[in-house]
Amino acid sequence: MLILLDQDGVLADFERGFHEAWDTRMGNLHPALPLEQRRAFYVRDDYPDTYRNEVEAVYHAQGFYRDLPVISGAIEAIQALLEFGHDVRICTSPLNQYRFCLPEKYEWVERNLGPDFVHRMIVTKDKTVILGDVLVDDKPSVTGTRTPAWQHVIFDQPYNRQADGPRMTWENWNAVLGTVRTFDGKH
Ligand SMILES: O=c1ccn([C@@H]2O[C@H](COP(=O)(O)O)[C@@H](O)[C@H]2O)c(=O)[nH]1
Ligand SMILES: [Mg+2]
Repeated sequence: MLILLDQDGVLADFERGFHEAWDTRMGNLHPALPLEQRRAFYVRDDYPDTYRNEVEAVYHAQGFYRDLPVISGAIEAIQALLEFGHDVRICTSPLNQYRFCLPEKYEWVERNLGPDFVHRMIVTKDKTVILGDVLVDDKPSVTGTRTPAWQHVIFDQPYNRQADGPRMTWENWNAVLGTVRTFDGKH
């Protein structure tokens, strides 16, 4: 299968990175929301409007994307997927404020998956134009200008539990991806 893996919230732990950076900068005024209490995909929508600029300043900051921790089990699962013979690509959307986000997404992949994996990066604002059998993404609804070729498998996070459909973690990936149909109709 051609497997598209989203980066933030699937491979890179955006939530943990945000939580730690927020507590360092702003914790004395408004402690970071515990992960299990997050309900909106965008962090800013779970914080009071008065903190919008401060929320955005956290992930616009230099080093934020570069230093995100790895989501546990992701690297080992990618190695296993490659060994099974799957074509694995990272399919990620940069922020409009791309200055640090864009190069640091590449740095993150190089640092955590190795320089060869950089060739596997697809950076796009519209994932629906990208071909694949499956897109593993933590966003509850991935939309764009086309009807996507891929099946969306939701990577489980507290803020996407309202969404229907197959749901994956780095513990159950093997069973969940086994249910996905490929372009030619085979499993
Ligand atoms: O709360 C937030 C704020 C920003 N993002 C960013 O949105 C895109 C989504 O990228 P994917 O690779 O498709 O997950 C990315 O730049 C995030 O860093 C977010 O996910 N959550
Ligand atoms: Mg994501």
